[in-house]
Amino acid sequence: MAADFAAVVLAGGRARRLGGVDKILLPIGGRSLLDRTLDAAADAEPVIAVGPPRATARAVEWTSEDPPGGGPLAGVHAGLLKVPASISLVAVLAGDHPHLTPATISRLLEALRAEPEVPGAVLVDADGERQWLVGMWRIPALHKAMPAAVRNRSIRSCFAPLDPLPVPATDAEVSDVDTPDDLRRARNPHLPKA
Ligand SMILES: Nc1nc2c(ncn2[C@@H]2O[C@H](COP(=O)(O)OP(=O)(O)OP(=O)(O)O)[C@@H](O)[C@H]2O)c(=O)[nH]1
Repeated sequence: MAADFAAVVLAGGRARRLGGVDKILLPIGGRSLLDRTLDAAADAEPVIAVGPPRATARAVEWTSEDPPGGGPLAGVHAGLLKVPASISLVAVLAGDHPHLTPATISRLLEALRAEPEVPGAVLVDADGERQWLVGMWRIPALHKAMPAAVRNRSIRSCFAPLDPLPVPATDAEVSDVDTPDDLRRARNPHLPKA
C-alpha cells in the first residue's frame, strides 16, 4: 500500500550530555541511531531529516531550521514546511530513540485513525509520561500550534494543549539516548540502570 504519511526526523542538537558528539551517528548494534530511526519510519514517504546533512543508509530529504540549533520545535517546524500539501499525517520522531520499529509507528497511526477527532497520538511510558517527540500528528493541528511553540521553545507547552492520544509503549520504545549511561544500556539492554 502506498504511504499516506510523512516523517520528520529530528537530527540536530548539541548532545551536551554526551560531551558534544554527533549523537545520532552513534552506532547501536551496528546501525547508527539515525539509521535505526529511519528504519522505523520505513513506511513513511517522504522522510525529512532536520539537521546538518549526513550519510544515511536510506535516502532522505535534508532540511534545517533557520538559524540552525533553534531546538527541537524549530526543527519540527522546518520539517513540516517540507511536507507536500497532499499529505495530512506526519510522524514526528526524535532521532535518538534506538528501539523504535515500523510496528511502533503503525500503532501510532492506527490509534490516530481510530479517533478521527483527536489531533495526534504520542507514546507514553508505564507511568503515563508522554514522549512528545515520538508521535503521529494531523498536520493542520500541528501547524496551528507551531508559531507560538517555536517562540517559547517549550515542547510540552506546544503539544500538551493539543491533548494527543496516549499510546502505551514498552520501556525500550520510550527510551532515548541522552547520557553515557543511556548509551551503555542501549548497547547492552540487560544492564541495570546506573
Ligand atoms: N533539527 C534539530 N534537532 C534538534 C535540535 N536540538 C535537539 N534536536 C534533536 O531532538 C532530539 C532530542 O534532543 P535532545 O536530547 O533534547 O537535545 P540534544 O541537543 O541532542 O542533547 P543535549 O545537548 O544533551 O540536551 C534529538 O533527536 C536531537 O537530534 C535542534 O536544535 N535542531
